Amino acid sequence: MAELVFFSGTMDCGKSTLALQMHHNHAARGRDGVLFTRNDRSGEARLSSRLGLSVGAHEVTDTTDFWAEVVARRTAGRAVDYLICDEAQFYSAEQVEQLGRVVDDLHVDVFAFGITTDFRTQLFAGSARLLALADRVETLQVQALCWCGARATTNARTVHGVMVVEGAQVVVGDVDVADDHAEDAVGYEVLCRRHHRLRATARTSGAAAMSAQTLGVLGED
Ligand SMILES: Nc1ncnc2c1ncn2[C@@H]1O[C@H](COP(=O)(O)OP(=O)(O)O)[C@@H](O)[C@H]1O
Ligand SMILES: Cc1cn([C@H]2C[C@H](O)[C@@H](COP(=O)(O)O)O2)c(=O)[nH]c1=O
Repeated sequence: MAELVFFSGTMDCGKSTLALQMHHNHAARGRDGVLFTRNDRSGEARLSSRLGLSVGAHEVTDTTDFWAEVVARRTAGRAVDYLICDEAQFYSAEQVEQLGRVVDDLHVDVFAFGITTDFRTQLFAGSARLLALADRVETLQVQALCWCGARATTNARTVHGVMVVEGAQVVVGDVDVADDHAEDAVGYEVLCRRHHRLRATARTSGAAAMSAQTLGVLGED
């Protein structure tokens, strides 16, 4: 039975790494897969992991139709056993419905990866539809941690280092912003629910200056 699986978590919890690992393992067993992504940090039509791997992928746009994408490849003679769909929070609700139909009627496994909520802790449209339609929702095993050491469940946005709760839903960015004095210095930080509510980032709490050992999140070395 083909499945629609949503692997979800905060930013920086290993989703793209897992996407690439799953692609590798399935392809190594002779299965035919197609990679899709949208707005990856490393540029258009790339699927990249912070662990260093980056591969070419098909860029999803507003006009992408997943049903048509699979049918076209099958018509051209490809098997298309599975789809890897990264940054799926940015897909439209309609595109997620197409993914469900691809699973049900074309028997293609769909492995979707994405963050659930935005910087205001509101659901993204693609993630909302995936939560509703997925056969399984998997939380990644490697936990992202808040500066306090608790499990991070939210994604905060910072502008020039200060947490904000207003702005466009989509602003591509990363958790490590090198120069927060730059004109467009938008960054992200994963936080536990409490510290998101209190708008307490590592910087405003002073935790940025603390060592990892002080926080008790690392071993002796
Ligand atoms: N230098 C490093 N050494 C070990 N692990 C790292 C390193 N840099 C990043 N990682 C791991 O990679 C994870 C981020 O992976 P990535 O697939 O890019 O995340 P996501 O797609 O969820 O944003 C981090 O949570 C961490 O576990
Ligand atoms: C919270 C939040 C994030 N984004 C963007 C920032 C990144 O480009 C991606 C998430 O990528 P990752 O591989 O999971 O780190 O989403 C956004 O546009 N809006 C937001 O509210």
